[in-house]
Amino acid sequence: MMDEITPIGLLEQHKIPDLPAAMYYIPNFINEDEEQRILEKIPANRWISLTHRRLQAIPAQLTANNTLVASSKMPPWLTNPVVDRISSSGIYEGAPHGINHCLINEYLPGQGIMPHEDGAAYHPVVATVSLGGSLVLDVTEKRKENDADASDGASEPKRWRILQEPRSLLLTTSSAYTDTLHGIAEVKEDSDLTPETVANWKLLGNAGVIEANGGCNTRTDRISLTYRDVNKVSNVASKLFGKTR
Ligand SMILES: O=C(O)CCC(=O)C(=O)O
Ligand SMILES: [Fe+2]
Repeated sequence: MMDEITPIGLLEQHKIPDLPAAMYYIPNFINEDEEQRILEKIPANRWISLTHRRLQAIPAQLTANNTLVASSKMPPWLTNPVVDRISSSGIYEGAPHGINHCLINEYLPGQGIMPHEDGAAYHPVVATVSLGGSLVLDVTEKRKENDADASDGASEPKRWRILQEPRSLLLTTSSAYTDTLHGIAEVKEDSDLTPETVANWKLLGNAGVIEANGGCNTRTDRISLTYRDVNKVSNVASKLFGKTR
């Protein structure tokens, strides 16, 4: 099992170079037994099917005005060991509640997610744990308002590719959260993966497997857990159910 990533100093060793501040990549954040245990616990009957992937929100989906009204807390299989380990990094210090929400997304080969930002509903720190297969997350600099229809040859937005390996943790914070979009291409294979094209190449747990496959990653079923702190929490439920937060 990996060492605790307690002091932020250690986290600095995992900072992905050349990105807006700041994204961190930690390979083998959980071990294979822990990965398997989480996969087995994901409820089979709570999936919401979308056209290009399926997802579930735990403990609940946000309301239309981005409020978390939850009658229950996050279940232990989602918090132990993941949330405990993330919290010990100090990355959620100063967050209003700490991690109180997890979105589970499943992508089959050829599935993905359109470029988007996670927005103001959440404290600007996302912690993504990957399970199953590897895939590339595309991160793009957001266009400034006056760039949008610039006819004076405004430069192309900057782009980065982040390879997310199974059992890894990706932390997205501050301007990487607010000033970029992220998405996953709907492909069956990520290609042209090299030290030059993959922003977190030096931080990968197993770059050798990509090299051995000629710079390609063949997609297999991948599940991501995206942990966040929802800013607005309704205390209606806490009053009803006698909870304190
Ligand atoms: O699966 C991922 O790595 C990204 C998921 C995502 O962007 C989201 O749930 O907002
Ligand atoms: Fe997202």
